[in-house]
Amino acid sequence: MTDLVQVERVTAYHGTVLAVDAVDAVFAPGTVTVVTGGNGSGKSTMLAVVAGVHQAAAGRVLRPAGGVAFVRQSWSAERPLPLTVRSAVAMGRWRDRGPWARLRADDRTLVTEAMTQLGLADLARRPLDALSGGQRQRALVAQALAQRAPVLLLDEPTAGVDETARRWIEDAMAAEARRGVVVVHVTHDADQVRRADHRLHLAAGRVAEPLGGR
Ligand SMILES: Nc1ncnc2c1ncn2[C@@H]1O[C@H](COP(=O)(O)OP(=O)(O)OP(=O)(O)O)[C@@H](O)[C@H]1O
Repeated sequence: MTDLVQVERVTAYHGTVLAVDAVDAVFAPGTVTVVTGGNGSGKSTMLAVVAGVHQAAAGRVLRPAGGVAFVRQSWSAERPLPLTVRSAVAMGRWRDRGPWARLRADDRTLVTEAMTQLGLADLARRPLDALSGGQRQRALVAQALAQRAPVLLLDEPTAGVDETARRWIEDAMAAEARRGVVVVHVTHDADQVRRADHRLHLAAGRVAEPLGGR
């Protein structure tokens, strides 16, 4: 069994549109990798394939045992979600416990820790609908952290969020990597690209050198 995420010659389509074209990549535990590239270059699709929610047409992805936590591109704030922050974060425990199961004391500890890591402890009882976009995004990241998966994938987790949310989310990703998690996130943020341990740049679905070099 591997503790790496290994992406081997992965090709993926949306209908007839080739989105990811024979991509090879390795993501190691304890590191942060940023995925960069222009609009439509295949970043989201590649991440979805690694997460296991989009089927590759060819190639394969090897993942560590224990699952993948995946934060998708943020959902529309208009969709009502009648959940408190705490119950949303607690959904991160469902894979291990099953939906609606009563959480055990150790699950509740993980939920509290994940909220604290994103600075949400004081907002635990707030409905998600009553939060700012940045606070909601922090709750989604906390939900992923509560899963305690060995792999954390995030699709533009700080796009469009305020400075405070960006800091909390960046700190949480760095802390997860220090715990030995494989962290991969899509970003257009130059500072995040600079600080990352590894960079994977895509152009037209293929691994490429970024324009202007590294
Ligand atoms: N649901 C879909 N149906 C059809 N084509 C799609 C769909 N989603 C993505 N595509 C196409 O697949 C290709 C890769 O898209 P993808 O969203 O993975 O790129 P991206 O790099 O994440 O882009 P962005 O930075 O805009 O989010 C693009 O050509 C896009 O138009």
